[in-house]
Amino acid sequence: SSSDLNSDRAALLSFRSAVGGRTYLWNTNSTSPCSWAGVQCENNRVTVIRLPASALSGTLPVNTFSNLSRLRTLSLRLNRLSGLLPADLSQCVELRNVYLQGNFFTGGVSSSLSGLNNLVRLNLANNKLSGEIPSVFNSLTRLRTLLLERNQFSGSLPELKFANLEQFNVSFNKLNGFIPRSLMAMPASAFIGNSLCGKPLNVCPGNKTQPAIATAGVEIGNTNSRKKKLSGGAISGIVIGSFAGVFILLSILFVLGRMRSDDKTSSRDVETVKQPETEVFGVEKPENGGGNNGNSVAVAETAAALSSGDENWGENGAKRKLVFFGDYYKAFDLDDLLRASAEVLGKGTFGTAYKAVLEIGTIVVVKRLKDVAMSERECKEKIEEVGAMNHGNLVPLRAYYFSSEEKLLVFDYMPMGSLSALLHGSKGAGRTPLNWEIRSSIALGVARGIEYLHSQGPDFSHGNIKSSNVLLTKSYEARVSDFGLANLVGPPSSPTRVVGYRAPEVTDPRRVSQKADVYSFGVLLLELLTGKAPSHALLNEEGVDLPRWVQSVVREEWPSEVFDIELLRYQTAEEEMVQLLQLAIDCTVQYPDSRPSMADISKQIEDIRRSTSHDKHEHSNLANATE
Ligand SMILES: Nc1ncnc2c1ncn2[C@@H]1O[C@H](COP(=O)(O)OP(=O)(O)OP(=O)(O)O)[C@@H](O)[C@H]1O
Repeated sequence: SSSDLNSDRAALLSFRSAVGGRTYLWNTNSTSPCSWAGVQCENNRVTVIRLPASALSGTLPVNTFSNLSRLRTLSLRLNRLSGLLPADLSQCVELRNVYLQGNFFTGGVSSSLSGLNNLVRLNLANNKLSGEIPSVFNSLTRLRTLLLERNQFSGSLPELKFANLEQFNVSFNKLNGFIPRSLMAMPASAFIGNSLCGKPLNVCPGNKTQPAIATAGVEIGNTNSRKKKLSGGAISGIVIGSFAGVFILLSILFVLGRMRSDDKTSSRDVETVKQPETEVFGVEKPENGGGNNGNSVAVAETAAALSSGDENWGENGAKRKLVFFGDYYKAFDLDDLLRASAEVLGKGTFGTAYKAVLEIGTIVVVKRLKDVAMSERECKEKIEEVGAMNHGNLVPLRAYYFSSEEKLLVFDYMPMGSLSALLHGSKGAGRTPLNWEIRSSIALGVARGIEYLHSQGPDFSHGNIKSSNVLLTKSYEARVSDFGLANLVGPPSSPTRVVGYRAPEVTDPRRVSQKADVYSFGVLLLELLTGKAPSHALLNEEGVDLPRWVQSVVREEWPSEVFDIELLRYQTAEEEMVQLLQLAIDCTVQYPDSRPSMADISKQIEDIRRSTSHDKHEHSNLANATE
């Protein structure tokens, strides 16, 4: 009835006057709030309030939510809201999705949440909420997402029994004690940053599943657990054990230190170095080569093949030389390359990649192609084609070497390594998260690089777009690598590696198309936005790929759940992220013909970046004006 809608409208107006922000856009002359930005109605009742990153601040008003009795989704994430969660939220019994992460809410949660038995997704991460995690959650039987990380919850974790829980995180709170049985299947990352113990974290001292007593008499169980006194024997055992432990640790550090000082190069930029090692690229022959492992012999064999005269003569009898492209002519010669110290960067679809440090100090990457499946003439033509590609977002091919035994490609070395390593490598200490500005400029750079490849003709495509083929310069500019190689070699030895990026219509990985590149680019865009690798074990276990996972979340409700947690701090970029997410979804649609072209995509990304930087400017002006 209209009186219900009027009471919804009155509630929204009191909400607006309490928290301000972008709600100034609401045209309060309009009698129906259903057309207001971020408000949706069904059957003339307000069902959705979605004002993420809308500069809302202050405290949510009391006696407002009780009037919005049909509310199903409340998304106020990434604002500056503070104070207690309103208790009358518990009267919105139809609420299914509550996204309040990234605010400054304080106090406990139980009174606001009790009775919300229809809740499916609850995200309260990154607030200042405190108190115990209440067992009221146990009555929320439909809950599938419960994210409470980065708050100040304390006490022990209650035994939470959810039948449908898919996402759970209480990391970085002040919780202590053991992890209850019902939550043991969750990943360790869901619990870190607390004083919790037990599976999946370290075993609790004493008892694995019961509140336990930690070493040195620190109580880590719930408050009911009793302290135990340690006997004299136990104490001396601990002391002796600790000394032995310290001694062993020091010995290991000493040995590691010695090993390190023997190393001539560092492997810090490298993502998939399975056997970090240094060797002279091409000088030593197998019989007197230093290393006994497979890689060093392989490199020494290459050296032998390259430097022994006979094999260096081609079909036409001319001595084999490095063939250079463009400005790199005569920058160094084959001998320099053979004398360079080299390190295995990784084995890819087309062969092994080495980082080679030349005596003159230049660093290059040498790719040793395997399984080249075509004639010399054809192969050289293809390589020359790759060398002729000239675009700021492609890794330039500088030179190549061709003989019947060896096919080497020499590329510029990209010091920041691959996007894949930066996004997914060694999370945690010491790793700088990629900020949003860098991520969106990488998206644009990659799009421009692929657009350039596609502009060479309808048959030109990359065929293997993925984050390990996006390399970064010192200033984090994106360069696409491995282009033009797909047709050069036989079928990939490990086709599963590209599965997460492969368009559904591609059954033979060698049959590439521009629209399949667009699909792979869409997956890469999703990877930048979600921080999830397309081959992520969790996604695969459920038999769901990244595009389908994102689509299912977005279809169900607004995409708050999909963004990488490391991006939550970039509130002003929210619009840009959502628009890029939409673009990624367009790129990964099932039917190739419905996907946009790479030229369209670059243009769209440019527009999105331009409009949001304009928005940011306006927004900060407005904020200054209203403050
Ligand atoms: N020019 C380069 N600069 C720095 N690192 C590079 C360069 N080229 C390749 N790498 C790194 O070397 C490793 C092996 O690369 P390679 O291209 O051979 O295989 P891949 O990208 O892992 O797989 P695929 O061959 O299927 O694309 C990867 O970690 C890649 O990031």
